[in-house]
Amino acid sequence: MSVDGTSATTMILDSKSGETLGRPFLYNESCPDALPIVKSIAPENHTVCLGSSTLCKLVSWWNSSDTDKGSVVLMHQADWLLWLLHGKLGISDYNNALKVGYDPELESYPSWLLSQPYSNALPSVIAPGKPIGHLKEDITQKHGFSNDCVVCTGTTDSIAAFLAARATQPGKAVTSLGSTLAIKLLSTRRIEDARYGVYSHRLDDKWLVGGASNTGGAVLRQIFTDEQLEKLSKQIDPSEASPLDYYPLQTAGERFPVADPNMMPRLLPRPESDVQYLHGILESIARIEGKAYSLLKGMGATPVEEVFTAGGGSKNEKWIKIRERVLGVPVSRAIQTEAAYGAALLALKGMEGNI
Ligand SMILES: Nc1ncnc2c1ncn2[C@@H]1O[C@H](COP(=O)(O)OP(=O)(O)O)[C@@H](O)[C@H]1O
Ligand SMILES: O=C(CO)[C@H](O)[C@H](O)COP(=O)(O)O
Repeated sequence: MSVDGTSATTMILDSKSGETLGRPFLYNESCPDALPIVKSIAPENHTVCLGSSTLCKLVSWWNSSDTDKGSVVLMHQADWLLWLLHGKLGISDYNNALKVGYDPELESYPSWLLSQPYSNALPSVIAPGKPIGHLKEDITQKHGFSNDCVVCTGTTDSIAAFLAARATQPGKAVTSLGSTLAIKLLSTRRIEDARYGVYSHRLDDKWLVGGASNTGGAVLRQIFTDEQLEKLSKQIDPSEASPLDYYPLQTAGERFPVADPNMMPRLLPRPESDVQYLHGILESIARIEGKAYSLLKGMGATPVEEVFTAGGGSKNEKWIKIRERVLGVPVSRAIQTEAAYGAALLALKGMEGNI
C-alpha cells in the first residue's frame, strides 16, 4: 500500500506524542517571512528558495512558535497519512523531502541544512515505494486487510500522476490538470532555478523536471460548474486561437513558470459569450503550459516530444486539442488519469523489488 499527496503540504508534530503542533501549511501557501533566512543559508536559486517551499514553512514555524522545540518532527501530507497506517513516525521519501532541502542525488540532507538548529525536526528519507512496515493491527482488523499487507513510502501527487501515465522515455511528459497545473518532463539532465519555480525530482536514474503553477482547474471551478464546463466546451472550436489573453489565478501569487508572489490574476475583459470566455481561459492556461515547456527546454532539459494529461481537466477533449495546437507536440489523455493509480504502481514496484 502507498499514498501520494500534494508536495510541500507540511505538518509539524510532537515526535513523542504524535500530536500536531499548530495547523498544516498547504502546498501552495507561501511564507515570505522565512524566505530571506532560507536564501541566506541555501545555494543561490536552490529549490528551497521559494516562499512555498517546505523549508520556508519549517523556518517560519520555528521562528514564530513558542512551543518547546526539543522534540518536533516535520512530516508531509503523504508521510503523515502513511504514519497513520504503519505507526513509525518521521519517515519520508526523497520526492516529498525535496522541497525541505533533501538532495536525492547525494541521498542525504546537505551540510548547510544539517547545521541549522531545526535539523533534528527533519524526517528520515528513503526512496519512494520502499517497504516501511506492516499495517498497524487495529487498522488491519478494522478494515479487514490481510495481515501481510505492507505499507511503502509514497510520493507527491504530480509524480504519482506521471507514474500512472506509464511514460518511460526522456522527452515524454505529464501535465496534471487538477486544481493546479503541475508539469513533469522526463529528462536525462537535472535542472533547477527557484527564480522560475523549476526543480527536478529523482525518478530512479533520471529526472522529472518541472514545477507547479497556481493556475488550473480551481480557477475554472470559481467561475463554472463541471456541468457548465462540459456543456460550454462542446461549443468551442479548438482549431481557432482565442484572442483573449488572461493569466488565470485564484488569488495573487504564482509559483511556475514565473515565481512571483505578487502576480495578480488577470481574467478581464469578460466577453458576453461564456463559450468565448471559457475558450479564452483554457487557451490562456495552455499558453502558460507552453511557456513552461519552452522554459525547461531553454534550461537544458530533454525537449518535450509528447504530453500525456492527468487530472480532472484531462476529460476535456477540446482543451486537449487547444493544448496540442499551442504546444506543437502530440497531446493526449493518459491511460490512467488518477494519481492514486501511480501510488499503487509504486507500492507494487516496492513489493516486487523486495519479494
Ligand atoms: N470538463 C472539464 N474541463 C476542464 N476542467 C475540468 C472539467 N471537469 C472538471 N475540471 C476541473 O478538474 C479539477 C478537478 O480535478 P482533480 O484532478 O480532481 O483536482 P485535484 O485532485 O487537484 O483536486 C477541477 O478544478 C475542475 O475545474
Ligand atoms: O500543485 C500542487 C498540487 O496540486 C503541488 O505543488 C504538486 O504536488 C506539485 O509539486 P511536485 O512537483 O513536487 O509534485
